[in-house]
Amino acid sequence: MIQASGLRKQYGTTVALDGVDLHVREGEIYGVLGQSGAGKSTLLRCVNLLERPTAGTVTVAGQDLTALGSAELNRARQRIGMIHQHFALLSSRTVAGNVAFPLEVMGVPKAERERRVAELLELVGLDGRGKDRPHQLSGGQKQRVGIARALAGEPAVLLSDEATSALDPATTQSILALLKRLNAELGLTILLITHEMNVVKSVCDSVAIMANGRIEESGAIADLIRTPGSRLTREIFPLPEPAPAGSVTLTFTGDPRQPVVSEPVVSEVVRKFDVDLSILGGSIEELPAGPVGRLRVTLDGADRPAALAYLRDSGLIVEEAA
Ligand SMILES: Nc1ncnc2c1ncn2[C@@H]1O[C@H](COP(=O)(O)OP(=O)(O)OP(=O)(O)O)[C@@H](O)[C@H]1O
Repeated sequence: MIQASGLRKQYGTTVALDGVDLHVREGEIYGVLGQSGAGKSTLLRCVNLLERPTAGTVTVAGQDLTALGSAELNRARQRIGMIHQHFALLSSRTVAGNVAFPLEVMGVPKAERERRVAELLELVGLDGRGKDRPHQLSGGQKQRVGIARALAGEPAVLLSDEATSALDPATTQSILALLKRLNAELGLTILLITHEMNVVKSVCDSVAIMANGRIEESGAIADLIRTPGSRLTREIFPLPEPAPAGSVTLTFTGDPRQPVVSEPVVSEVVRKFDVDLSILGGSIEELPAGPVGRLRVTLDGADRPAALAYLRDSGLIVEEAA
């Protein structure tokens, strides 16, 4: 649905994007995670061509945006919704007036506009709040207005620029739940940028980790978790690095061959083999892909090689520290 190839953006001598390739599939929620200055906002602004990349191409819904003239680009942008960290609402307009704004720009007749606005407000849980002014709303409600406005043009794609960064944790979760519902019910493809791993863990199907204008790692979260040594796994399950010599780090992947994290594979290995097992640390997370866990242990005894082979055969990722 979104394909960016070889994106480069330079501001004077600052290279904000240094050869970025991004592939967002239709119907997925894709997170771009990175610290301040990594280039996330620049990437998002290049995807809808609010910024023109210095080099590279951007295709959205099969249309090469980098090849379009300004009138065609404006039309194409109507199919790309965007929500912002600080909501970007017009304080002089009511809630309904904010949501109606893009419809007015598109020339939608008044009666049709009013019907659409009512539908959109209901969709985001703001039924009956149309006459309020933005200052009468909480941060979460303001973001709901932002989402309703972004959906007015029936976009194929929603871009989210740190949409939950200004919200408290409970409100963040309610907005993320709304985005997840819109993704499921409308088949909306969502590209979101964030500096919060929590956002990625809660809603994303795929992720790109960005640093210094480059993507360091990207892919479906379920696949990255199954990739030994992946940065995502290390960041979701922080354990002291480097791992102590002789220790073993086990990743429970949520693989269908190894259906639940709580399978008694660890107690089995102690029962079946002549080994002593001590737990050094670990945690379990409930991700959209299923429950995933990481456990660091020491495993000593005559049957250690056989026990490690058994754990591998059980579908766990087994990493031995030298
Ligand atoms: N309009 C601009 N003019 C000059 N430099 C810019 C401009 N926009 C971004 N940059 C620079 O490009 C780099 C990437 O910035 P960008 O805002 O994309 O990062 P970010 O990951 O979104 O960070 P943040 O979360 O703090 O916004 C930074 O070094 C920044 O100073």
